[in-house]
Amino acid sequence: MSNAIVNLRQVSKGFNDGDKYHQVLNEINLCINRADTVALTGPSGSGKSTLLNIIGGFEFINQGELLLNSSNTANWQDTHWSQFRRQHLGVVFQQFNLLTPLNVRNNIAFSLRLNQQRWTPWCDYLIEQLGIKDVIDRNVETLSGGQQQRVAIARALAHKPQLLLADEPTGNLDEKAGQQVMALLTLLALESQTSILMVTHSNECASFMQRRWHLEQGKIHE
Ligand SMILES: Nc1ncnc2c1ncn2[C@@H]1O[C@H](COP(=O)(O)OP(=O)(O)OP(=O)(O)O)[C@@H](O)[C@H]1O
Repeated sequence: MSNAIVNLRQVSKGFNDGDKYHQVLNEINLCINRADTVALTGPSGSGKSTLLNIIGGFEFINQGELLLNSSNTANWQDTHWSQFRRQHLGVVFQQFNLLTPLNVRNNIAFSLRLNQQRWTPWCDYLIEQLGIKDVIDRNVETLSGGQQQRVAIARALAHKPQLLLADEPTGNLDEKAGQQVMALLTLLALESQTSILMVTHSNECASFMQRRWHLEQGKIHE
């Protein structure tokens, strides 16, 4: 059986821009295996977020095949996508999308409950490692940007997903804090054998990943 979690075969994607069609991804082939960590770089507008959105099922491809855990997603209904996201996917996007009326613990617990999972010692370990234990009972709205980012990472990894999609996960942190969070993120992902696909503009952040893909003019170069 294939070890691939994500497999794109000849995938193309574009958008209608007025009366013109704007091709963003052009017959892309790629594969992410278990515990692979990949930095995705490329100029602004090259399609990095679009690629993440496709893999998370937030955007659909125009052409080609997207396989997740060797299953072709072409015929997946919404429920199948929701199930995949809840069980196997963690996301950290630039906007943390935390639930603002809730405290740190409940943000993580709510996300676990969606997947019928409970709080485990792994969650306590994440909180401890990410340095947010002292703020666990505070409303996330009252936290700094850096603390909120750490909560978003804890929430994304709490159910030990197969795959973490991260879009500039340290974009709101200064360089030192960003590197510290990257070191933690990669360590925690390794411990849970989670694969990472991370969009970044920073060479320092990219250097934490095992592989680097550069997206430009619709094509990926490794
Ligand atoms: N829903 C959409 N409708 C129309 N055009 C879109 C849509 N989403 C993305 N695009 C276009 O597709 C192109 C790629 O956008 P995308 O956000 O994926 O780039 P990016 O590489 O992530 O950029 P950045 O580094 O600036 O975040 C851009 O030209 C963008 O305007």
